[in-house]
Amino acid sequence: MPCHNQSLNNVTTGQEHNLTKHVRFAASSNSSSVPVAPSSEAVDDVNKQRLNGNCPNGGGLGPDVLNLGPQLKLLPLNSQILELQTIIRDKTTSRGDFVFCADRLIRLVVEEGLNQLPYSECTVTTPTGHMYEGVKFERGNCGVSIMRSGEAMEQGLRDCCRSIRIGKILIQSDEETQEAKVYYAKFPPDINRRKVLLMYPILSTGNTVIEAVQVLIEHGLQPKHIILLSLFSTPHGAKAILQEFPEITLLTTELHPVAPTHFGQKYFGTE
Ligand SMILES: Nc1nc2c(ncn2[C@@H]2O[C@H](COP(=O)(O)OP(=O)(O)OP(=O)(O)O)[C@@H](O)[C@H]2O)c(=O)[nH]1
Ligand SMILES: O=P(O)(O)OC[C@H]1O[C@H](OP(=O)(O)OP(=O)(O)O)[C@H](O)[C@@H]1O
Ligand SMILES: O=c1cc[nH]c(=O)[nH]1
Repeated sequence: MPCHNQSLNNVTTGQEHNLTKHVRFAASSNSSSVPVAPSSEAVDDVNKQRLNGNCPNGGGLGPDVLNLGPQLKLLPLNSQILELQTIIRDKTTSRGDFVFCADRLIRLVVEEGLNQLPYSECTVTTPTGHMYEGVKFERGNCGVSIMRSGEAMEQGLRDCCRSIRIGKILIQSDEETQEAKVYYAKFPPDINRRKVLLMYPILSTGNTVIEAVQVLIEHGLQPKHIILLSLFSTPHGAKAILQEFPEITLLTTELHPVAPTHFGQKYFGTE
């Protein structure tokens, strides 16, 4: 069962930004509440229920487990997705198989992400002269990838939206101080009037994404126009992001306390 569509409205402010450079502490460090993640057993148990088709809330796991509401959307689990997740996690997986399976999982998330964008009704004429009432997507979307692992998702988006504009943000967190620095950010000039598919495959603490969303907000974007596409998320990371920005849509294939944080290293071959 697919996730429910969500209509996003247009923004009409007219600010323009190109290149920005920021330095700040991770936004989660000033959160008033510390997210409490459910236990590993509780999450595993609900994942098994999802696989067996016993999906609470129409296929959505997260809202029930984390009590975060409908902004957290999980792809309905099936054997194919579970196999891709398993191969990506397996330390014996070759890099070729890893990239192949990661690209397949990315494509599934991208396709579902496009479902979160607004569509309008249209009528077309078929070759037999039949009037067919269908839908067409509304223009005014763009992608933003968080470097570097978010760049792995760009091709999947381009395979669906061939000429879509894609902005980039580079954020690095200091391992000891947790200070998140924005080194580079470049977006389409009218990003504040677009809906943004924000791409980052692994949400661990959520700090990287929280920082990226802050930068987008500084560029005039409303959080409700951000659809975060990820592959794997920890419950803690999802909760941190949605507590900080309750209006963004977070799409992922899995909530698990142990995220495959080797993703970027293995995908790009720098392990
Ligand atoms: N079928 C088809 N779709 C296309 C073609 N070129 C682009 N598109 C699709 O149209 C979408 C929107 O095109 P854009 O021109 O990027 O739309 P926009 O966001 O309103 O305008 P931009 O300011 O150019 O970003 C793209 O994401 C593609 O998926 C084409 O030649 N054929
Ligand atoms: O949610 P966070 O706690 O911020 O973490 C998100 C990701 O960032 C780290 O990767 P890395 O710094 O290697 O980035 P990269 O994979 O994009 O290269 C970490 O291994 C996670 O995969
Ligand atoms: O921007 C978009 C959204 C949906 N489908 C497309 O081809 N492009």
